[in-house]
Amino acid sequence: MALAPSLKLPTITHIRAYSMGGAAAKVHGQGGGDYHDQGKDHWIDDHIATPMSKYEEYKQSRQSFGINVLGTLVVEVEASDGTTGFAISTAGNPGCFIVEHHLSRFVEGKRVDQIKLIHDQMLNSTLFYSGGGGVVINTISCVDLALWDLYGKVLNLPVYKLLGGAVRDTIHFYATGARPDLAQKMGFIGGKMPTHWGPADDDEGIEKDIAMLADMREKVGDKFWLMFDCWMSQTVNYATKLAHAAAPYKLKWIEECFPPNQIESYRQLKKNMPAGMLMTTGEHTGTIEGFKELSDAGVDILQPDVGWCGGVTSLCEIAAIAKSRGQLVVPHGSSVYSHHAVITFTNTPFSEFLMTSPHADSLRPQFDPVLVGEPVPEGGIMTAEQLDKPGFGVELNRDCPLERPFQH
Ligand SMILES: C[C@H](O)[C@H](O)[C@@H](O)[C@@H](O)C(=O)O
Ligand SMILES: [Mg+2]
Repeated sequence: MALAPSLKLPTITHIRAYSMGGAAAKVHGQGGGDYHDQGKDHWIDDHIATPMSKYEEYKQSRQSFGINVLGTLVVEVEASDGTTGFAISTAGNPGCFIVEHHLSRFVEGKRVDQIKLIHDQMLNSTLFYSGGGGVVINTISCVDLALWDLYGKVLNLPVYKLLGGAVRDTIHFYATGARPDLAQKMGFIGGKMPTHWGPADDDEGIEKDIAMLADMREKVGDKFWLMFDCWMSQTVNYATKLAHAAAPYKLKWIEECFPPNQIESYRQLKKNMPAGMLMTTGEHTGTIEGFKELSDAGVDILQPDVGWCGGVTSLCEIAAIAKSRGQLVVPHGSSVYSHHAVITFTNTPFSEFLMTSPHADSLRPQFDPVLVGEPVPEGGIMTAEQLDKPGFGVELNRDCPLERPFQH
């Protein structure tokens, strides 16, 4: 049966890629999709433990080794009826090149509903240089998110309704930042702190991060969740000792102790760590195969970033992997792009809000200033109603210093 004329969907006529910030920009500290690109004296760049911490010169600041080198990628797609959709991620100029000179051929000319076909063609056509992760998958994710935004705007529906609708009326959030005590006052259910020391600091490093945990536990009382985020900085032995030292302070979970492909390290830590403490990771894993391996290793909470794992299309597949094993999927903080997905997942009982205010003391939208209308949790909660706008419910702030470095 042919589609009713009113249901004849438009085709995609144009895809355009813009960048903001990153090493190619003249101005830094732009924030936006590359939310590590912040100004001076920001908690997110204050002596946080990383795999580079073994080098004294790179210990104080992640920007010193280039955490903000990529910058923000903005992908905009335009349909034959004039509707536009867009999304952002962390890929900057390299992402612009990939969109304009490679991925555009799979997008232009397709109907706005052919999202999964485009997704499969983007993944398979870049395999020879993506390695299944990193900036290429970030770029594919951004195109996928822009396509879902366009589809919602053409149908005048929020993305969460395209995905099958909400399974709950609200999303409850924990906050990531330097001040769990302030997050508690704002109504969040927990606070995740970055660790500041690692194996190069040996037991003294463990003592210092445990002192930070003990101080916070004293401030927030017994019930409020406290978590460590270790940003790939540890060894199995160090993580084991840290987890056991943290148990008396009721650490709820220990996050991303190792690089994404060290599956055996996760498997071993799961065996070594205190019973009842959760092991989580995933924000730097870029394929569903990678998430299956982490799930096999016993990761309790998979934490894909929807802008870095293949977009909404992949995030839904990752949620199913977790669900098949009774595991949770709690995406890495990615604002509206994960809110619309998680409110449709039965194995996502809470989500992450990443504090991008410099002292983690106020509710700044995560991707500020690049999204107009980006919602923040009120009292640690977001309602489905706050998401009830077409697409992802946000618009691009065209006052931002966006560049279009390549054109196909
Ligand atoms: C706070 C962490 O070091 C990262 O900056 C953060 O982006 C990520 O790991 C997270 O889980 O929010
Ligand atoms: Mg993390």
